[in-house]
Amino acid sequence: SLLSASLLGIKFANPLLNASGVHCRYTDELDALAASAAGSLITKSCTLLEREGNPEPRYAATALGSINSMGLPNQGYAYYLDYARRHNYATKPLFFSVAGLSLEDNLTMMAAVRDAYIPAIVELNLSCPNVPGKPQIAYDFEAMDRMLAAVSAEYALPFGVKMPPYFDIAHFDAAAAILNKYPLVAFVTCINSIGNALVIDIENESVVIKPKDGFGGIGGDYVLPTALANVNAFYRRCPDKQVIGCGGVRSGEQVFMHLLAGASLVQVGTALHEDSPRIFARLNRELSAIMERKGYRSIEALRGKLKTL
Ligand SMILES: O=C(O)c1[nH]c(=O)[nH]c(=O)c1I
Repeated sequence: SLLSASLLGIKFANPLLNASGVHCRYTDELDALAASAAGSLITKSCTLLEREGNPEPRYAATALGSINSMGLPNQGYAYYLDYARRHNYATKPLFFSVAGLSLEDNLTMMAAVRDAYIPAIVELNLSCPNVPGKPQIAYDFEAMDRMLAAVSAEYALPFGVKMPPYFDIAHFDAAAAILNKYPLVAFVTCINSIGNALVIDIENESVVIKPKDGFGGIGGDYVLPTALANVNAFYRRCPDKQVIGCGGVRSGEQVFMHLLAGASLVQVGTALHEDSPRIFARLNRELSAIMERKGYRSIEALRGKLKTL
C-alpha cells in the first residue's frame, strides 16, 4: 500500500516506530506500541543485568524538545528476550536494542538473541551518552571497529547500529568507512540524542535534570537538521546498507524529510514521549496526505530523492 516499507527484506505496513528508550521499558508499554498504528516497535536498550538508571529528575521536556540523562534504566536482557519470544511477528516486526556495558556483555546478549531463533532485528546501541564513566563507543573509532569486528563474528546474522550525531565531514567519512568494513551491519540508525547539552530554567536559576550537573542528551525540534544531515551522510556513504532516521519527528512533514534524506524507516522519540502511541495514526495520516498531494504512490518513489541545488 501507499506507506509500505521494507528493511532487511522484511515488510512493514508503514515506516514508523518508536525510538529505543521511549515507551518501551516495560511489557505494557511495548504491548501498547504493538497495538498502535506503528509499523514496528523496538525495545529499550538493555544490559546483561537489570539497571535502576540515574537519579530523578532525569528527563525534562522543553518548548523545543527534550533533555534526558536516564542512565540506561532497563529490566535486563532476559526480560526483553522473553518479550521477543512471545511477540507475534505476523502482526509487525520487532527490533531488539542492545547496549551492553562491555564487549563481552554485548556478545553474550546477542548470542542469546541469535540462539533464540526469533525474527527480532537487533539494533546495537553504540551511542548512549548518559552512563557516567562510559564514554560512548561511536565517538571512539578504534573501539567501534573492535566492537563491530567481534559482534559480527559472534552474532553472524545481519544487525543494525544506533549512531550518535557527527558534526564534521571527516567524522562522517571515518565512521562510514568503519561501518562499510562490516557487511553484517545491514542498517544504520541515525541519530541518537545530541549528547551533553544543558537546559537552564531561569525562574529557578537551575538546571532541569539531576544527573551529571544537568548535562543530558537532547531530542526534538532542536535536533532535526542534524538528524537529517546524519541520515543523508550515511545514506550517501553506505550504499550497501539501509538507514533508519531518528530525530525531530513530530509531524508527517518531518517523516517526509527523513525519507527524502534516504531513510527506510523513521523512529519517533520526544514527540511520542510527550504524546502517546496514538501519535502513529496521526503521523501516518499526515504522511499519506503529503504523498497524495505530491502524487507519490509509494515510499520507494521518494526515498533518497532529495534534490541538491
Ligand atoms: O540515558 C539513556 O538511557 C539513554 N538516553 C539517550 O538519549 N540515548 C541512549 O541511547 C540511552 I541508553
